[in-house]
Amino acid sequence: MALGFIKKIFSFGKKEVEEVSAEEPQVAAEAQESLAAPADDTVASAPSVEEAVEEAAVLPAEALGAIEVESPVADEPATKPETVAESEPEILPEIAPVVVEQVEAAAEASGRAEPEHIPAFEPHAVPVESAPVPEEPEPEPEAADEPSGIAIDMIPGPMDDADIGPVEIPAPEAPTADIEPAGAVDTPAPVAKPSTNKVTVTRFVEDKKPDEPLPAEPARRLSWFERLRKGLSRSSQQLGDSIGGIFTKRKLDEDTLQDLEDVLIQADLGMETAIRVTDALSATRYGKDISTDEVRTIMATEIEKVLGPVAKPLELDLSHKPHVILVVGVNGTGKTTTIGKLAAKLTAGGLNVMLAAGDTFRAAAIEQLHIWGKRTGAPVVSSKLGADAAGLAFDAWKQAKEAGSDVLIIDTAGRLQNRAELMEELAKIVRVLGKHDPDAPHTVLQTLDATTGQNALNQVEIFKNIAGVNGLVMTKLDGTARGGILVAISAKHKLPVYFIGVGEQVDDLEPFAAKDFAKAIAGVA
Ligand SMILES: Nc1nc2c(ncn2[C@@H]2O[C@H](COP(=O)(O)OP(=O)(O)OP(=O)(O)O)[C@@H](O)[C@H]2O)c(=O)[nH]1
Repeated sequence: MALGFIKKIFSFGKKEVEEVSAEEPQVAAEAQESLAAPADDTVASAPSVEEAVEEAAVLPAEALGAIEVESPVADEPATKPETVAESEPEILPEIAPVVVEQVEAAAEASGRAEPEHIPAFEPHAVPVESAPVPEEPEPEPEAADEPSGIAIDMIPGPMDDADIGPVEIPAPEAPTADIEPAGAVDTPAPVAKPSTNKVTVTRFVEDKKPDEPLPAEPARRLSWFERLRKGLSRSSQQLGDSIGGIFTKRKLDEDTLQDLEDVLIQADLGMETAIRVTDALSATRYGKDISTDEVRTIMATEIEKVLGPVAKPLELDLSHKPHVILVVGVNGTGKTTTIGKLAAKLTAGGLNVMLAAGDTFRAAAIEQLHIWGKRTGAPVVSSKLGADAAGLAFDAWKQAKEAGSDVLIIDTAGRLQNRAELMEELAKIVRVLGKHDPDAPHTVLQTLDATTGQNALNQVEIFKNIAGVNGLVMTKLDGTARGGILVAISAKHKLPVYFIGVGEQVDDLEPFAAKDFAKAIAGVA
């Protein structure tokens, strides 16, 4: 049963951002600088793991402060002024109900009539206290040892349609700003929850139906396929041109097969899939004339065989409260944007979602997550710039538990896979979460930028080993000529691919469909 519900926007007060003292940002700035190191940085040039862990461990003690709860914020512009006067939570008398696009879609999918109006309700202040984070048994000091300054931005409901657009990420800034908590917690409009502990997340959150295929949505599906084809047109066009060049007036022989194999490898599909395709061709058509259309069709069939086993819906086990999703990946691969899109799906499906701004290196990243929280109605737990990410994750779990959240999604700072000290920080986040719940994080999602090409193979290898990645999201498939890399990654790593990102908008996250993708990349109608 698809679930979709209406959320409302309430305006309460302003979030305040204040200047940070001179010493703290300097440490954070160093950390930030290390993150911004060029891609060709080697491990040898980086500080040792021990040094880095020591350094990281100092951060939270300096950076964390008293824990407070941020008041709900009024409709703010996407780019917020540095300082906004704090005010008592302001209660607007009544705001017309706002229906977000995907909520409409969810309601439509579930056959629900669209409610005409949802009555406003009044916000109330709920102080939230931070939890002290226990020490880790290892010699490395945990940020959790220190009291931490956590702000929770409780967002009452989705913004209206006019506010939904690409997130503008402010230019990197000196770490002088701090997210200042304020005062009240607003409870989002109540929404019905899934009735079982297992749900699948596709376009919507649904009760898991083990033996049934996901409900078909013919009209929407067609437009989705067209969009996918458009997004992958550069990849398929390049491939099609090359194939056309090989098979014009030539019979299928050893040379043509070798040429085709080279073309498929150049298109990032990977050796394994290239051999699959040429084997399939030679098995049935060797020595015969063959058209490019036939080659494309066989190619699509073979690619689908590779992708089929990894195209799985994201499953959330709601017997874990919260089900923790940790989102990891290299800088700029789309972690925060994917979190926003995913949170929109989950909240529209009636789940209580909390977000944690674990990218404590960039003020802009924290701000970006707050914007997504506001759009989706998900409260955001954040801390001071430069705070220890593991400590924040630990506290966020506790906040989510206390709030009864179904799902906690934790953002992390982007990091290159060859930066050993940063990868160790990621491992620490995983370990710390395990203290609350041995199975947490339950889902470790890695975002991959489709424009990256071959390097993505190596990224998956290392993140999988260090952070236990158990699912992938490939972003930026709109407009890249390198979409074939997803096939190579699937063949090599065999990790589930839950979603693909085809744009910056909130609904540009689509469940991964093997057949559609295979046809789109092979250029088959
Ligand atoms: N075209 C397109 N752009 C995307 C997609 N997903 C994310 N982006 C854009 O990619 C840029 C980086 O996205 P972020 O979500 O900030 O990436 P991140 O991994 O959180 O970045 P760091 O925190 O710096 O590591 C932003 O401009 C996004 O709007 C997508 O599917 N398609």
